[in-house]
Amino acid sequence: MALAVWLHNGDPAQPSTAGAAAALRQALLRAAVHVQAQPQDGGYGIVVFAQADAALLERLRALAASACVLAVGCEPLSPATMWRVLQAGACDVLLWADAQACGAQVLARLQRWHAVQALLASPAVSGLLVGDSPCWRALLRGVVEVAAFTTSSVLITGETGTGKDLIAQAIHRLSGLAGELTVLDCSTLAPELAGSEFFGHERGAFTGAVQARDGAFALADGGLLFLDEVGELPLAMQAQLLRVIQEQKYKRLGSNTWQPSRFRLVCATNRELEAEVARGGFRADLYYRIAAWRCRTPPLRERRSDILALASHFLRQLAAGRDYALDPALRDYLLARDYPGNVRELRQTVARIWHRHCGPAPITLGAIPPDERPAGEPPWPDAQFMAAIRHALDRGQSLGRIGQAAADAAIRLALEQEDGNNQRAALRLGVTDRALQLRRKAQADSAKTSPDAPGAASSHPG
Ligand SMILES: Nc1ncnc2c1ncn2[C@@H]1O[C@H](COP(=O)(O)OP(=O)(O)OP(=O)(O)O)[C@@H](O)[C@H]1O
Repeated sequence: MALAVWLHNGDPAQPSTAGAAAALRQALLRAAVHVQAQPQDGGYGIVVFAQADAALLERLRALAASACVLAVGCEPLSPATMWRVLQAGACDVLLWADAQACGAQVLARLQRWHAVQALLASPAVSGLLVGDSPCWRALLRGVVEVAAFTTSSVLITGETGTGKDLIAQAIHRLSGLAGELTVLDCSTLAPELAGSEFFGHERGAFTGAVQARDGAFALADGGLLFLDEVGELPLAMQAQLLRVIQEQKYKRLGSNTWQPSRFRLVCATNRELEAEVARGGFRADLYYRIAAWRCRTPPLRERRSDILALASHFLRQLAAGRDYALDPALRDYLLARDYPGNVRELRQTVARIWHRHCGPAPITLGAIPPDERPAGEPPWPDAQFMAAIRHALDRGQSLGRIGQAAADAAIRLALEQEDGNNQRAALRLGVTDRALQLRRKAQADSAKTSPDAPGAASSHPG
């Protein structure tokens, strides 16, 4: 996969940006990077600029919604300006020094992003973790980068059923470790056996220790130790774990011999661990060791646009690889439903529907178990509406543009449904015939003067 990037001069009138953009273009071409004429969805962009004014920030926001953008400032930038550029969605911001140094920095970043992108598309990640919503993509990009390019410990926080366990598996796959993934669920450790679960024991170390046994530290040597529900770890055990992490060695219960163990540590919890630290329930020194890098798996309600892809993924798993279509009404049901148990609950919902379905035709609403069918009309605004608004906000759209686009869409749909009849469409929309005519004329005029204006493409011809 050849590396391609779009290069944009944000201040064409400024000689400094013109010079920097030209030098950067040369440096990229020398490194066999293809410089594109247009930004590509999911691609990379470089914006060279002198002034981070409102127009540039708006441009960055629009680009960053679908691409990784590197901002390169050609004049000295204040920290406040750098923050604004990052808040507008730039993945990184650099200061132009000279062509050679800056070219090398830009190239290094592009190569890293490209490598991360390739890993995201690899079966190790895409075959395991489904989702393309902006928040899920941002999470995965961070996970892949830290997993593949560092040996850092990782703390994964998030509600139940949001994929923490799967993220740990992905980190193991990407770490390049020869050793296994060893999982220990700290919420199921019986206090009297917890030491043995971690350290292992010698024969006769305690009553019932009829055989010597390896613990998690031995099993994880050379691999990855995943401590699930780490927030449940008793304080005494926390102190012992800290020591092993610091010294990279441990003793089996009943033994005097130190055993080395080198493992990568990944922990997960659905507790607010920082609050636990503040309240004294979790050791601060351990927290900082296990949380060298942190990430949060978003609840499904924050990534509703992934629901159908996840549902299809689970259906394919249940149907042993066969693809089954979902009837539109069933898709709407899945999109509008709440999932307090997050992706796990979606998976179970799909499984219950699948179990009731038979035959090759698309799966319909009738496959929903009777006790799960909603009573009465669903409330409005519903989750789908909220998801569309959230998506518009994520893309940096203002209240005015969102309202305008929603009104334009309602008019277009009402007209479509009433076969273009203005009077009937007006009745549906709760406005007068004349008001709708005026509105459509205003839409058509605005489309003529501004081809990029919101709704231009959607305005219905008179
Ligand atoms: N992005 C995803 N793609 C595919 N499957 C997913 C995804 N996220 C979660 N799942 C599925 O949802 C279920 C729950 O995921 P997982 O066990 O990783 O959640 P968790 O956050 O660790 O939950 P808990 O805190 O309860 O242990 C699993 O069946 C998992 O395969």
